[in-house]
Amino acid sequence: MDKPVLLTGAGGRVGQAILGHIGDAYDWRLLDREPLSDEKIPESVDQTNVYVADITDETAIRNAIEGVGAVIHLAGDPRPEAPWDSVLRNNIDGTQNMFEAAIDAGVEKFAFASSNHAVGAYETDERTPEMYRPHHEFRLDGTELARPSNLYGVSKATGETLGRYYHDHHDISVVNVRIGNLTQHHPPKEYERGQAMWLSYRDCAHLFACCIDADYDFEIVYGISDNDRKYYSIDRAREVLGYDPQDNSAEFTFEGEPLDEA
Ligand SMILES: NC(=O)C1=CN([C@@H]2O[C@H](COP(=O)(O)OP(=O)(O)OC[C@H]3O[C@@H](n4cnc5c(N)ncnc54)[C@H](O)[C@@H]3O)[C@@H](O)[C@H]2O)C=CC1
Ligand SMILES: O=C1O[C@H](COP(=O)(O)O)[C@@H](O)[C@H](O)[C@H]1O
Repeated sequence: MDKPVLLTGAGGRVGQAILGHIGDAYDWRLLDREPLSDEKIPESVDQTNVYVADITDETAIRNAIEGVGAVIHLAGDPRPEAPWDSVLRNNIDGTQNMFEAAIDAGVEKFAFASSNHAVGAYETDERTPEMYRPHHEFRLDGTELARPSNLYGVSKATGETLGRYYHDHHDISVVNVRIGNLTQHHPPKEYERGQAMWLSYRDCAHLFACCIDADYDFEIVYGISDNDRKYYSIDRAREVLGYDPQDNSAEFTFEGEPLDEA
């Protein structure tokens, strides 16, 4: 990608995981509604490329997105328990605003931070907890219909559908990344579900780099590390994006200690 890449929600956990690993690899524009402290901004990024703006502010977004080749859209309310008024504003209206601005600016690729909670209701009482365990064969692969866990999941499924709409009608490349559970240094502790959908920081950064660099039309992929426990397939991410994850929650004890040090 020889044009700038706009990263929304740059100051949050996912944004910092990305910048911590590939902060020097692209010509970034960073956007967040909260000011970014110096330690959150890679040295290679000039202050003129940092935008403190809300994604529902059309004018501010249009300034930030002008001349951009790709968008990684993370900004939003990430809480599974978030109330409707917040996900409606931040996750649905905000995402639609980002797509409109992206189309007008001629953006080529748009990666949307979707969530495991868009499909959480597949985790039925009959399937759990067995589906969280190694060697269990149940897999979601991105071709299934959304079955949200909560209203936050509804907002993520809606964001995915907005991507489908803007791809079909405006020819922008869109990838919806259903992110699992991002934690730094070790998988979620003593949490089978979280260990099955663990996404390490370096795999997260690599996956979003693939979203910037690969050629695709419209995709839904799962964003997890190569965990032994898994009920999300990462085959599509490997095939289409070239995703090659390095981490696996099985390399840690259930309590989160690295096995080679346990
Ligand atoms: N952390 C995780 O494990 C997962 C995260 N996701 C998604 O990834 C995205 C990022 O999540 P996190 O980094 O964990 O959240 P976070 O809360 O750490 O970061 C979100 C960032 O977006 C900014 N933001 C929120 N609303 C905004 C708005 N209206 N305008 C501009 N900026 C706004 C916040 O200031 C914050 O810096 C979210 O969309 C979330 O739903 C999805 C699945 C799992
Ligand atoms: O979408 C998200 O999912 C992760 C994992 O969900 P959890 O219910 O197992 O915690 C969550 O931690 C994150 O905040 C959220 O944005």
